[in-house]
Amino acid sequence: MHAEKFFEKGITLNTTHLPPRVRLIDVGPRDGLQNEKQPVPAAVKIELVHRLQAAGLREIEVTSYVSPKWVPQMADNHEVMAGITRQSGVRYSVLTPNLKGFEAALADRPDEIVVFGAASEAFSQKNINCSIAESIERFAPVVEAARKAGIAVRGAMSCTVGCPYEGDIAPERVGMLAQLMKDIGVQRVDVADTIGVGTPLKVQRAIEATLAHYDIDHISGHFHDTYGQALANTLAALQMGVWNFQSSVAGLGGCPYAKGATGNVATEDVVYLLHGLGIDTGIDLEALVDTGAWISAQLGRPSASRVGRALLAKRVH
Ligand SMILES: CC(C)(COP(=O)([O-])OP(=O)([O-])OC[C@H]1O[C@@H](n2cnc3c(N)ncnc32)[C@H](O)[C@@H]1OP(=O)([O-])[O-])[C@@H](O)C(=O)NCCC(=O)NCCSC(=O)C[C@@](C)(O)CC(=O)[O-]
Repeated sequence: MHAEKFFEKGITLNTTHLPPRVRLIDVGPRDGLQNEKQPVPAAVKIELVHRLQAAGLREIEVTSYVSPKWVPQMADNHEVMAGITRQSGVRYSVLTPNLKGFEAALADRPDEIVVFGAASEAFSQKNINCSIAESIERFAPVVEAARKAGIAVRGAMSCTVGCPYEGDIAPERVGMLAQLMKDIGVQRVDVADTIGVGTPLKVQRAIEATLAHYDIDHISGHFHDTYGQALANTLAALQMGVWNFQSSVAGLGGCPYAKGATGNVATEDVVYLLHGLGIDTGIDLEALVDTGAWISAQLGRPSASRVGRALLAKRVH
């Protein structure tokens, strides 16, 4: 059918709930680099944060306070946090799985801490070495201490559509986890497709289950791009009114406990999609593309961002 005919019939993109602006949390320095086999110097991580904030990112997930035996790449958490020149209006978040991690993080004054659970029992065991119920018991005092210290609390919910060990995850399990997070005082949650197997309807069902416990302003989408579905899933979430998303410059990343899963959706690709929809991000796409090219060069491989690669190629011609 000819394009005009679609419009005549009123068949257009459903823009009813599209938000006017979107806030992106770049998780590149943490999620992006945590799985990197080669050591990445703290100075590179610090410069990555500086470049991201200069490109207009207003939320950056910087590092995690986890066991260095489990995730050696994040062992330099103190050095990285201490090395950042903070810009006003930027929120710096860090992962803290337990009180030990929170106490270590406290000295570095993060704006937000992230407790991270899973909608899958098997993933919870592999990732944080405890059941879902035990994880909530560990998170509760962390959340309480953070809120007492005036630090915001986010909860990452892994495997909300699929798990590398259990397969499909029912939306009810996502709803149960969201309820547990809410009960202990977590202020906002991420609906994460950890292994990038989700498709738009599945992702919408996971978000819908979360909406029973959190309003739309307190839900973010976190989509890995293993099966190339992350942008479609982002659009599906936008159509529900979700306006907070996590992404990773140059599509960096992967979780050490989700073998074969690729990185997060590239921030450059999400920004291009959003700007194309007329949605404001406050991000300078060209500066972001430079940042993606820079970190990819540091890691010695091409950027996983298709928009990044396309815009760089265009500059050459
Ligand atoms: C959670 C733990 C710490 C539990 O680890 P554990 O072994 O169950 O804890 P434990 O209390 O029995 O302690 C064992 C050892 O770990 C130490 N320890 C204990 N806690 C800490 C801490 N906070 N910081 C530093 N060290 C710690 C503790 O001191 C002790 O040291 P040892 O006496 O053997 O020398 C461990 O399983 C761990 O570090 N796991 C790594 C989890 C991780 O970082 N995963 C990747 C991030 S999640 C993710 O990427 C998904 C997400 C968020 O992006 C969303 C998505 O896409 O799905």
